[in-house]
Amino acid sequence: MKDILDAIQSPDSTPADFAAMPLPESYRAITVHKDETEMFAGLETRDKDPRKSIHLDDVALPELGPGEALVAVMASSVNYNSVWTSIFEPMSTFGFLERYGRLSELTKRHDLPYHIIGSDLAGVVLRTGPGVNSWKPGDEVVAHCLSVELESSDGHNDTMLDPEQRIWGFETNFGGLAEIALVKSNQLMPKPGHLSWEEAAAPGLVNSTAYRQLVSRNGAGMKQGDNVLIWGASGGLGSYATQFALAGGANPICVVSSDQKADICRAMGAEAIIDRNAEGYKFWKDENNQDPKEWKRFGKRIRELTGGEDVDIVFEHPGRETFGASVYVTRKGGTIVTCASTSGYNHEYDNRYLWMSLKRIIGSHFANYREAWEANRLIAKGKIHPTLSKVYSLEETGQAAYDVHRNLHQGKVGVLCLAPEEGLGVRDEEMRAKHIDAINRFRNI
Ligand SMILES: C/C=C/C(=O)SCCNC(=O)CCNC(=O)[C@H](O)C(C)(C)COP(=O)(O)OP(=O)(O)OC[C@H]1O[C@@H](n2cnc3c(N)ncnc32)[C@H](O)[C@@H]1OP(=O)(O)O
Ligand SMILES: NC(=O)C1=CN([C@@H]2O[C@H](COP(=O)(O)OP(=O)(O)OC[C@H]3O[C@@H](n4cnc5c(N)ncnc54)[C@H](OP(=O)(O)O)[C@@H]3O)[C@@H](O)[C@H]2O)C=CC1
Repeated sequence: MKDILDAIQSPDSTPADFAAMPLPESYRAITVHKDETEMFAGLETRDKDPRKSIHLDDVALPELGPGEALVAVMASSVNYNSVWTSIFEPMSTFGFLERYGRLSELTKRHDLPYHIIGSDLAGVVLRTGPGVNSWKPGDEVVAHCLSVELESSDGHNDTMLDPEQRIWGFETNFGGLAEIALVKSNQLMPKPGHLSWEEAAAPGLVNSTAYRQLVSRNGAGMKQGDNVLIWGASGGLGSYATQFALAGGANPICVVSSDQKADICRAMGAEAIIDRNAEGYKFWKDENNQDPKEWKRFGKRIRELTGGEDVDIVFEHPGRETFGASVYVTRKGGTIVTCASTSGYNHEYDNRYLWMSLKRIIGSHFANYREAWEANRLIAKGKIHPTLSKVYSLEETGQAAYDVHRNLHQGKVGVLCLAPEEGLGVRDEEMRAKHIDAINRFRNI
């Protein structure tokens, strides 16, 4: 592994050097274990502690198949899907690996008693499999997390519709929180040159998701002037949704839960901010009953901030706790676009406010290759910036996932894999200097 790292850090290394370099038989990786899936049985979601289920193991290097690449991972990031994996909710991810393993001889590799997790990476291609022409050893890359087989016609208009669509490092094995990762070559994209490894690894999953959900015609298709209500506006998804709204000439109404988070949104350029904690919204009277008066109070607050307008789009992901309010406050003919249900997946809303006001609910999930590419291109052009706040070592991944689970973090949390320290991998200092304040906006808050 040291030789690989030396080669990555040497400006003289050539593609041939990487191609000739022997690969290790094993590498260090963040895993959860199949024999521990019941370890949190009976506990409340909040009390399930990722620090107990997340391990750092030596694992065997997987065989490289056609259309695939092995990548030396310099840095990765923590996504909420790794929190779900680590608390075995809503179901154990080993079921996904077993199902994938039944597909073919090659996919059997994924069905193991350990799951190497992680759905982001920035690193360097080490090897490519047969049929890979667009990428070669030595290429500096980031990877998006869409894994598709594309053998069915269903996925050929929009790859997210492939029946064998999976999220890499969540529904497949050999993810990015590791020293080496196995990806399909059509997950690879150029690493933005003005960013360090850990900065480049931070946006991937959430940036692509927010792009499809908010900007793409497959999602809400946001346009100039739209009022966009963004839940968790300084969190993983929300910090990119806020930037897309601002960059696209829309008007984000940012919901956050503290002064500090409100300040972050202001620093991004947002003006309309609601602190849900300070204003004390309680959309549920008890476990089974919502309080429409609270929806109305929330809607009035939005109108105050917009000069009397309702929102064209709600960027939804908290789910059960907020969904009734989200449907209520949406403008006539507006769109609620949802990609998650962090607080519970059985949503309740008053359907009269949907049909009588001709609103639409759109389901959105990750992004197809083109959408992920467009989202990455905006990062590479310095139009959208990473929202990296804190960086952990691979050994500390459990703590990093704990922070995200307990909502103790801001923006994105990074993890150094092979990178020995922060700040390495920058190739375009001039462009970096131009954007340095925006790149550092979330750091160490
Ligand atoms: C990029 C990052 C993203 C995120 O962070 S997202 C957040 C994290 N992700 C999640 O929380 C999602 C986790 N996944 C799940 O909870 C489950 O994954 C799903 C609920 C999405 C699906 O459940 P399942 O049981 O895996 O799938 P089924 O489709 O219900 O398949 C079970 C059997 O039911 C059959 N079936 C499906 N649809 C129908 C139908 N309409 N009529 C009759 N049968 C149906 C199937 O074929 C299959 O059958 P057979 O077991 O024999 O293969
Ligand atoms: N389908 C897909 O493709 C994707 C789905 N996801 C899912 O989206 C969800 C969010 O992910 P991500 O943004 O990365 O997570 P983060 O934890 O980084 O951000 C979520 C933010 O939502 C806010 N929030 C949390 N709970 C509530 C609540 N009960 N009511 C209102 N606001 C709440 C918090 O902000 P504050 O406290 O400031 O209000 C928090 O910062 C997760 O469930 C994840 O699995 C994520 C990416 C892709």
